[in-house]
Amino acid sequence: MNIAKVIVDVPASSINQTFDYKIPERFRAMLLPGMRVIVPFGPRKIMGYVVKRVNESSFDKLKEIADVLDLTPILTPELLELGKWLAEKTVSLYITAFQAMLPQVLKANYKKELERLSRESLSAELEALFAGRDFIPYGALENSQVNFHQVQKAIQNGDIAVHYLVKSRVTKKYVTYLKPTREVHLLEEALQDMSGRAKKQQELLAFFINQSQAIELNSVLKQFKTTRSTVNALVDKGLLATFKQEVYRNPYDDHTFEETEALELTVEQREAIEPIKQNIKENAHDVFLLHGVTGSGKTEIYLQAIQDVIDKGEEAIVLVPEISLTPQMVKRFKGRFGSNVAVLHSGLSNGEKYDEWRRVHRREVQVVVGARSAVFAPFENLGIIIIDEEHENSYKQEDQPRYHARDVAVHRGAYHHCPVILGSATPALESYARAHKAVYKLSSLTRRTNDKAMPDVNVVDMRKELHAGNRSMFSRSLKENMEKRINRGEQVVLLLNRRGYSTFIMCRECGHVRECPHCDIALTYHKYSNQLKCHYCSYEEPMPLYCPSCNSDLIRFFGTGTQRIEEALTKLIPQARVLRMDVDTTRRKGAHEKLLNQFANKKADILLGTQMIAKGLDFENVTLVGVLTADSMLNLPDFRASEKTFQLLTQVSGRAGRHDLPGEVIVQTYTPEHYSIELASRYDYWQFYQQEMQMRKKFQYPPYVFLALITISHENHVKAVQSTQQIVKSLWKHVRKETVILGPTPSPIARVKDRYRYQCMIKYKHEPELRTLINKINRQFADEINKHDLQISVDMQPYQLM
Ligand SMILES: Nc1ncnc2c1ncn2[C@@H]1O[C@H](COP(=O)(O)OP(=O)(O)OP(=O)(O)O)[C@@H](O)[C@H]1O
Ligand SMILES: [Zn+2]
Ligand SMILES: [Zn+2]
Repeated sequence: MNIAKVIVDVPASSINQTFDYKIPERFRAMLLPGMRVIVPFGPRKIMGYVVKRVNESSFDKLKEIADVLDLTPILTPELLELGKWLAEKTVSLYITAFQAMLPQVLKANYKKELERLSRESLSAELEALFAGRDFIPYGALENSQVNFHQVQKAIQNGDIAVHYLVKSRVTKKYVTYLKPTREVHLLEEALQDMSGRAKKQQELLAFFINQSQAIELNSVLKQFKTTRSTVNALVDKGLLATFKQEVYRNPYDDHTFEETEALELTVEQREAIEPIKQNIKENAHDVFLLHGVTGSGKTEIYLQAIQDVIDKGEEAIVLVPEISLTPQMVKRFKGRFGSNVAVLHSGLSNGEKYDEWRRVHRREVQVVVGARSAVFAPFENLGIIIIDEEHENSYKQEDQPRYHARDVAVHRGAYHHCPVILGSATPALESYARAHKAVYKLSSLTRRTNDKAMPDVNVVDMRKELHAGNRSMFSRSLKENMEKRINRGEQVVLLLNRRGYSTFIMCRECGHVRECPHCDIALTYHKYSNQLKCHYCSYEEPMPLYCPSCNSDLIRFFGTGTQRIEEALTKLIPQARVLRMDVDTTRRKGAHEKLLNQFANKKADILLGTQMIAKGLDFENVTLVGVLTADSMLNLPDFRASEKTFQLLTQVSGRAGRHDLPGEVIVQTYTPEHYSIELASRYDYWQFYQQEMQMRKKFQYPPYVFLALITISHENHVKAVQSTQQIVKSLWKHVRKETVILGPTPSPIARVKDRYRYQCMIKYKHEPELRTLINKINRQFADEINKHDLQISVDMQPYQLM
């Protein structure tokens, strides 16, 4: 077994296979599948993952593994299999699938450098570049005046060489400790011998005479108000020693979590949890859809099911949407399970994420709570996987590998013979349809645990407001209601239902809209910097004073961003204290939490925000929720627009009146008759489900069919169209009669970063060979992709259609 099969870190479809390497003597005893290695590949060295050890290879001259980066495998045998499955299922590369399962810092870091080999003098430019050094970073060359031809020649002559270095980015955090190194009587002797002037040294030494344990250096320095030089003096005398010890970065260090205990379950909760407990007891795998209205106690069910799993000595994964990974949410799990919980989400630094991941890897915790990628937590005895708010789009990764966490969870649940729970007040249509067909087991929670009624929803027709002469974005009833609540000392949540958070610029004279020069999308206006920005490529320009098209000075911003609403709001109700929460105000680490704390401490009357305020918040003083434009999502070119609107309205309504004070919801819309608005206002999920299913059937969308979206992009417009046409043609040749292929059509955003984008959509019921076919097409275009920068991206079961 002295040959390793390795998946190498080269993201190209022509290299999407294992390569054989000889295992040198020194690694033979320790090398296991799932470890990272460094291997020679062409002229350089790169990282790779060992997936298997074998005896024989069909190639003779094998190269040797150069180094091994891990002492224990970082991918378990299950995850190695899962990665393979994931890559095939999503039509991605094996290497990208593996990397998606691991924390960022375990990916390799590549560096290029130049080495001077010859002692003889080089050209003047090269001498200046090396400036007496033997090694210089490659970047120095790129930033210099030296031309590459000269460098090439020097390389050919053997005067200099280029090296490719692989570095593991892993950074462990170490803390320095201080401890005595002599027996007490020797320390005492030394103390007596010390000169009277070394006051601080004496104090320190006296301290360690009384206590022989190691102490963190920083705390010693603080306690004795002294500096490192005092310590060094004692270290030099051989009395004390310093040493380093690895510590975990704990992002929740400064939080204390109040301990909670299991609550007595309501009748509904008991009925819902029973079959789950049964599953856990019997090591059985079912997928449960827990459909419960907001505030019905789904989380308590998760907690009690997890307790069973812990008692059995097994492990639990809980996925929550990134946005609701608030301290409020973390508290519920840490409160119940204490330090037995690791938390993984994108708000952590890379180092923190790595440390939390290692606590899982080393089995130091049994529970992980995290966003999408936590579904890959390297547990080996999984007892349950829970996905809260399972309808959330953020569970779909919009990047290679384009996987849905729900699919991964179900796959892992089957492997581990354990239950998977999907919880939501508004399940995804796909999930509910599966429950309806008894593929999933349905449990319903129809009432809030405190039996509080769901808040009344009043739909306001904004067209009537306009007719009555009210041109503002606040209806009269919303304004009056806000004032009433604020005067009573209650709080208001205002939702701006919009994807973008800023505004676009339009000339009132000629209608010119300022667009990004590299993308077919309007630039958005950022007030604080007075800049126009592109959300797709980060292009930026200053806000023009005159219209670039007609020179008029009537160029203004349009649309209703949160910033503008905030301004209008402060004019409308001057006494109101407004907190704005959007991408802009929450960018900085911890900002999200700070804003929520301010609101919880009643430092503001109104919390105004985008989608991110709709989820999971629970403030007892909130009695009014206002939705400014309920229909703004309905016009997007997305077959899920109605579903998303229904989900959002239901979620945000659930924020009001969760405690003693009764709540109310005001929904402003221009299309009050739309079924998703009307049915959300009555909390009628079942009606909505039926009606929406009819639409999906009529227009042939999921869950009636599967979708695959292929997007082709190139800098040359004609090339993009032609390639798409070719792809569509070869697809037609091989798919079944019932399968539909739409396209080529320009993507809804037809140009991004100067690349033209075309797409085709495949709608199919049964196409077992589709993935193979797409892979074949990919290979046919390999040359165009490698040499002519054609990009083909495949999204199986897309959620983002733009
Ligand atoms: N059996 C119970 N007895 C008393 N209180 C309960 C019980 N179960 C849950 N609760 C409380 O009811 C409130 C709502 O429960 P929880 O947050 O779990 O609901 P949820 O369905 O997860 O809500 P949402 O979907 O809005 O997040 C919480 O304050 C919780 O502590
Ligand atoms: Zn752009
Ligand atoms: Zn103009």
